[in-house]
Amino acid sequence: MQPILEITNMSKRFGGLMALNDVSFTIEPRTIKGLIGPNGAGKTTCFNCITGVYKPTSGDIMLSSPRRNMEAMRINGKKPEKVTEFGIARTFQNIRLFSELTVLDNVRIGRHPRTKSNFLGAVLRTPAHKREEREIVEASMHWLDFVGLSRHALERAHSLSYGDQRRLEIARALSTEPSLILLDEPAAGMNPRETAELKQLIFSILEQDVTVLLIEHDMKLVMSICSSIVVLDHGEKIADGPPQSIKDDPRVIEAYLGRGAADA
Ligand SMILES: Nc1ncnc2c1ncn2[C@@H]1O[C@H](COP(=O)(O)OP(=O)(O)OP(=O)(O)O)[C@@H](O)[C@H]1O
Repeated sequence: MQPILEITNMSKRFGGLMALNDVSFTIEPRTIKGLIGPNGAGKTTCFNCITGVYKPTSGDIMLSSPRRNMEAMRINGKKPEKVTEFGIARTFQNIRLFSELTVLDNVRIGRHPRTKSNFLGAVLRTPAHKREEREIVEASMHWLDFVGLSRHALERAHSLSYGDQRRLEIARALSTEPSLILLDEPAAGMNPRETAELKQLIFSILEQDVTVLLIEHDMKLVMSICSSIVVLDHGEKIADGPPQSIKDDPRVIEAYLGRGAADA
């Protein structure tokens, strides 16, 4: 099967530091791929290169979006807005919400890349603009409902619990209608109940035909939901494969998991 994302020999240098060094991996459509490794391994840099925040120093990132009949297109070096338009969305390690805005408005903002009406339409409040506004609210409510937050739609984002703020970030990312969503430590700071709910939510994202790339330190979660996991250490890929082979891989145990991991 053609991968939805293919990263080939990607490197990212910051001055004298190789944050990513010749990293290659693929993500199969409609799967959950894990991206793990110790602190500073290059995971977030990898997300930043995929989403256009950073331009890789070398290498290629090819996206085969179902929206474009799986025709492969090179996305390295494209602006983040373009990458969103092409169908990649993300959440952040540190929650990035407009805390004073309502929960609904936080998602409405996320829909922006999918809107068509222009500034003039907004000023003149044309019928087309009003119709689009209505559609944006409906779609935003749909995604809030999807993550279980519709009853909080009119509350301010900062009033949500930590776990709910993370779900709101996911709703906002989904509202851009991605084919691939990148989740950066979604379980960080969550209690076991919230993590169990998150797991169900990630499975329901998959059911929407959205492929998932997941950075996560909660190994129980990663090992139980990913079909394949890529492991980075000091910017280099040290393993890539199904959870069991990752658990048993001596390099991964040495660099990251520790000796107790094989029994986890
Ligand atoms: N903008 C930057 N300028 C300079 N160095 C950077 C920059 N961004 C990341 N780095 C460095 O690149 C390396 C990889 O960082 P990165 O944040 O990608 O790691 P990570 O695997 O996501 O770690 P963590 O699990 O702690 O989030 C680190 O040494 C980091 O200090």
